[in-house]
Amino acid sequence: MENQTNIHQHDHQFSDAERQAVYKSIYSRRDVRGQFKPDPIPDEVLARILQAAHHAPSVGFMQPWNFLLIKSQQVKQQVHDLFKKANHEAGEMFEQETQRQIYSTLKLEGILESPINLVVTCDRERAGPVVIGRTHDMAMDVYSSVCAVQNLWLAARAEGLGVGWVSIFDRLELKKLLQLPTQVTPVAYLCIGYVEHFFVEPELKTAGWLDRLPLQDLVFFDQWENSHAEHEEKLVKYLSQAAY
Ligand SMILES: Cc1cc2c(cc1C)N(C[C@H](O)[C@H](O)[C@H](O)COP(=O)(O)O)c1[nH]c(=O)[nH]c(=O)c1N2
Repeated sequence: MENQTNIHQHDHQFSDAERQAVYKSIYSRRDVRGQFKPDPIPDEVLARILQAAHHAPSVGFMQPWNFLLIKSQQVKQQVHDLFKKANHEAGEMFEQETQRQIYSTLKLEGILESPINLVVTCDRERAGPVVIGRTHDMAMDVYSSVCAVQNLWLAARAEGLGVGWVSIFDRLELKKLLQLPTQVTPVAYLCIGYVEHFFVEPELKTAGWLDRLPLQDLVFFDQWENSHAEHEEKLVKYLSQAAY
């Protein structure tokens, strides 16, 4: 009996308020590129969101992540230079003139304004060559680091901190700048800080780039593109309702 109380969670059920809080964090989380305030992030708050990241699921419990904190304005400036170069290249890649025009107006990073930049990495060799669950798909370790990013992002939202993911870099140049070893992949470059406000909608939606897709079009039953399974009408109806 003593043992059982130690291995089982006591609070199996969330209260209504706790459940609401989880969904609030999910639905109000935003990718933040601007509106960062320079206010420092207290160490205990930073530690809490890093703990949240570290408690993410990982393939074979591999925990392939590291968290590289960047506060040096000099390093941020060098990273920003890499972004500028890649962003210029990116702008040329869109075929339509209207897309290129919109792209040039988008702010896609807050590297210099946010007090903390954080690189979440994946050490592809953390647990040796054979990892439970990664035996047949080597990408699973990278997915695990992405889970850590999402945990951190949601925890940060609950702390009132904005997070913006920047991926417009030449990966090898970023690795070289940050002196990452060969087996370590940069998974996410995150800009973190307190913000003036959070937007209600994704900025790319507001800018007219893309809309949120209807969830009911994305859910299939038993086989690809089968959207109309028998007896699933009720679920499909719920899927088409607004989330919040
Ligand atoms: C893997 C990955 C990579 C990037 C992003 C996200 C993810 C998951 N996003 C943020 C992205 O644009 C944003 O999540 C969507 O537009 C939806 O908006 P919300 O996150 O809901 O606000 C992002 N945003 C940005 O301004 N510059 C970037 O380079 C990237 N890169």
